[in-house]
Amino acid sequence: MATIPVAVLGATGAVGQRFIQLLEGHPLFQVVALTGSERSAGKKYHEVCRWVLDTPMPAAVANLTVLDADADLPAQLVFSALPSTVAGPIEQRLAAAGHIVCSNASNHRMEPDVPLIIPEVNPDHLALIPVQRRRRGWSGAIVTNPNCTSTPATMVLRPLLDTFGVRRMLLVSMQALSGAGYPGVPSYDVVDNVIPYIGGEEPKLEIEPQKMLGRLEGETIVPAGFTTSAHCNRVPVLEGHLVCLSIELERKADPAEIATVLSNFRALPQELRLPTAPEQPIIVRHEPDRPQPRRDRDAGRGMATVVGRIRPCSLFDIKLIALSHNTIRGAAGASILNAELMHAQGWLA
Ligand SMILES: NC(=O)C1=CN([C@@H]2O[C@H](COP(=O)(O)OP(=O)(O)OC[C@H]3O[C@@H](n4cnc5c(N)ncnc54)[C@H](OP(=O)(O)O)[C@@H]3O)[C@@H](O)[C@H]2O)C=CC1
Ligand SMILES: N[C@@H](CC(=O)OP(=O)(O)O)C(=O)O
Repeated sequence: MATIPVAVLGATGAVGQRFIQLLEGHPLFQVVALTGSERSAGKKYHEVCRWVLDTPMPAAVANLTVLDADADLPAQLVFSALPSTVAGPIEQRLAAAGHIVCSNASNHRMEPDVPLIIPEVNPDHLALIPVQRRRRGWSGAIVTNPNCTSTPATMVLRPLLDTFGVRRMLLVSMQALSGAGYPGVPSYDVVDNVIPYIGGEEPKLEIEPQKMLGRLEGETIVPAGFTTSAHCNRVPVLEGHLVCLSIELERKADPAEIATVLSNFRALPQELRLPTAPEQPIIVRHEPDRPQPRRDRDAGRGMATVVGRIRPCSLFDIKLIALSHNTIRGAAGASILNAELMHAQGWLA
């Protein structure tokens, strides 16, 4: 099968590099264009990219010339890893010009006509695409994936909400350094330390899951009705965001029942066998000290959510730990899986 040409915006950054890595040898998509800031535009990718991943920079992209953010792109499908300071108007311009923009940036996530998608959670919300096109007069579209910390919480909540109902949740995160991009948090601030603040993060965790877990009624998403309180912390780990969740359920359940429901969870990406989908979206570990970022973040090629320490909670009903790879399932892998779903459902035609 011929591959579909794609462009990566913000290709030199932490998430951009993950896109390049995950798209190497991809069965559907082939990288043909890259963009960067003024710093990089006009230069070869290998000259301007400080490659921080453990696999070599793919030869096929090393000699591509980095384009500037305003360039015409030779690909309908565009993956955006742009900073939110600049992503808004660039992504809108591309969607108006007919591109399908699968974006990591937070700018458009909460707009009512923009799908905010985890394919295992709310694939039906792609039905907002024609609504978006009609309202904005666009021939392309913007489809977003969530914040990298919303991701593990929302994955776990999908089967819990469907099986038991959810009333309230307390979330405490321990977020990896790569979440702050490259070069990110100065080593002088974070080595031997925990930083109990990530700008703008807590409100996102309190609203994004409600949108994804909400019901699409006509042209509107009715948010899921539970409430969340979030605390976010930056910890000296390279990759892998850990969240401690305390959850109040509508119907009581014991830890063994919760573990079974989470382990048995399967969804459309598994049914469709999408190339980037993990076979098992939620893996439950039973050891007392798992999941751990270093040991568990690569489960399911970085696309699985690893859950452990499921136990009773004296404030709410249950508590557990969930881990997700922030630059794979929380960013580049998430966008690619969204694009695979859109391809399978005919949106990229
Ligand atoms: N890191 C993570 O875990 C996650 C990140 N995200 C989101 O993904 C996006 C990318 O994040 P991340 O990779 O961490 O960021 P980085 O800071 O590591 O990379 C930013 C990229 O954008 C380019 N860029 C910077 N300024 C401009 C500009 N003015 N015009 C055009 N391009 C520009 C940079 O190019 P150059 O190198 O040429 O300057 C670089 O390629 C952000 O919106 C972030 O919030 C989402 C989920 C998780
Ligand atoms: N803020 C997240 C990463 C991120 O970029 O989030 P968002 O895509 O919501 O801006 C972190 O630091 O780990």
